[in-house]
Amino acid sequence: MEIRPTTDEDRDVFVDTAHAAFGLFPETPVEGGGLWWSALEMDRCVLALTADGRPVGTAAAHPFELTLPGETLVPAPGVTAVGVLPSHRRQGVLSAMMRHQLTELRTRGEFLSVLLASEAPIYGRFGYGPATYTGRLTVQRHKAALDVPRAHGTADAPATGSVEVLRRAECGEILEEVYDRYRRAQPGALSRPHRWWALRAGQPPISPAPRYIAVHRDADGVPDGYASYSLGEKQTLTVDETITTDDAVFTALARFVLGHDLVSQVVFKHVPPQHPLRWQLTDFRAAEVGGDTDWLWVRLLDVPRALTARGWFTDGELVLAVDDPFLDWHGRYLLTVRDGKAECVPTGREPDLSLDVRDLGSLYLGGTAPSTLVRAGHIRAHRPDAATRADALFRTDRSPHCLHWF
Ligand SMILES: CC(=O)SCCNC(=O)CCNC(=O)[C@H](O)C(C)(C)COP(=O)(O)OP(=O)(O)OC[C@H]1O[C@@H](n2cnc3c(N)ncnc32)[C@H](O)[C@@H]1OP(=O)(O)O
Repeated sequence: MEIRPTTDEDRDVFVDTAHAAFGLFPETPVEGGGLWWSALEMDRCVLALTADGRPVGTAAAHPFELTLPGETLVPAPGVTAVGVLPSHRRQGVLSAMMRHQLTELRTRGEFLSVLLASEAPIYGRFGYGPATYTGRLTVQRHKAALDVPRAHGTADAPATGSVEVLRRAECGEILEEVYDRYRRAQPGALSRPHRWWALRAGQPPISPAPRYIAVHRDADGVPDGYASYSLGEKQTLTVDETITTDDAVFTALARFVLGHDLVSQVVFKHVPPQHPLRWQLTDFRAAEVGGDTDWLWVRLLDVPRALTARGWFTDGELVLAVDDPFLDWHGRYLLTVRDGKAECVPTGREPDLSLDVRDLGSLYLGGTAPSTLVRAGHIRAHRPDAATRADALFRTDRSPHCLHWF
C-alpha cells in the first residue's frame, strides 16, 4: 500500500475513485448540481494505491479558516472526500491515510483540523470529536405569530430596514460579503473561500441550484443579512440558511418567510441549539425541533497552541492530562486563564482531568460541557470540583455553530 500526495494530473483519477467509494457516478454539471469536487486543491489531496498501482482510497483537505471563541480566526484544514473502494474496506486503508494526513498537517505547523463525518463511529479513533451541533426548526405557519418582545428598549425596536427578494443569480457579491462578516463573528463557523463562490461549488446558496434570496438591508441600504429559500411540496418553504450577525435582522427575515403566502409550514435548516426564534413565537409549540445532529468535528494536533489561540471568558486554572492514542502521544498541561488569555505549559502537577484528545476536541469550541463527558464516563475528574471548574473555564460567550457543508 502506498499513500502519496496528488498533483493536478491526478484529478480525474482522484474524482473517479472518490465517487466510486461513495457509490456515486461522477456528477455532471446539470442544473442544480454543485460540483463539490471542483473546489478540491490537488496539492492538498492524497491517494492510496495498491502495490500494483491501483487507486483504492482518497482523502483531501480544504484550506479553511475557523472562528474560535473570542472571534479569533485560525487556519483549519477541512478534511473531506475521504473514501475507500468497497472492495478494499476494513483492511486499514483509511487508517493509513489518516496517519499520513495528520502527520503531514502537523509537520506543516497546523494545530487543528476539522471535518464533517458521514457516519459518527468513524473518526473518534483518529482523535476527532464532535464540537458543534445543528438542528432543524419546523414552524406551522398558521401558528407562527411572533410575540411582542417583553423587554423594553431591546428587540421591540424592530430592525429598521427592508427586505428585498432576489434570485440567486441577481445577488452578485452580496451573499459572499454578508456570509464573510457573519462567519468572522460566529465561533465554529468556517470561511467560504472566494473560489467556492466563483466555482459555485457545494450546496445552496453557493451552488447553481435555483433559490430565492430574501436580502435584508439596513436603513442606509447596506445588506446585513439574507435567507436563502425555496418552496417545495406540501406547501413547505425551506430555508437553507439565514445569515446575519444581528438578532433583530434574523427576526425580520424569519418574519418575512413566516409571512409568505401559499405556505403551510416553514423549515429552517441549520438552526443553532438554543436559538431564540422558538422563544419569539407566541405559541411555543408552533415550532418542532428535529434533525438534531453533530456537524463540525475538531481534531487538535498541538494542544498548547490550540488552547492559547482561543479566547477565554473566566479566569481560572486546570491541569489536563491528554492522551492521543492514534498519534501515540501524551502530555500533561497547566492551563491558566487570566483576562481572556490562556497560558498552557507542560507540568508535573497532579491532573484535574484526564481525557482523550478526541474529547478535548469536543470541548474546544465551548459547545460541549466537560461535565457532560465526565458523566458519560469519557473524561476522568480527579477532584470533586474539577468538572465544575472545567465547565466554568471552557464556557464561551456564544455557542459555536457551523453550517458550511464540505
Ligand atoms: C470527512 C469525510 O470525508 S466523511 C466520508 C467518509 N467516507 C464514506 O463514508 C464513504 C464510504 N465508506 C468508506 O469509504 C470506508 O468504509 C471508510 C473510509 C469509512 C473506512 O475505510 P476503511 O479502509 O474500511 O477503514 P479502516 O480499514 O482503516 O478501518 C479502521 C477502523 O475503523 C473502523 N471503521 C471503518 N469504517 C467504519 C464505519 N463506517 N463505521 C464504524 N467503524 C468503521 C474499522 O472497523 C476499523 O476498526 P478497528 O481498527 O477496530 O479494526
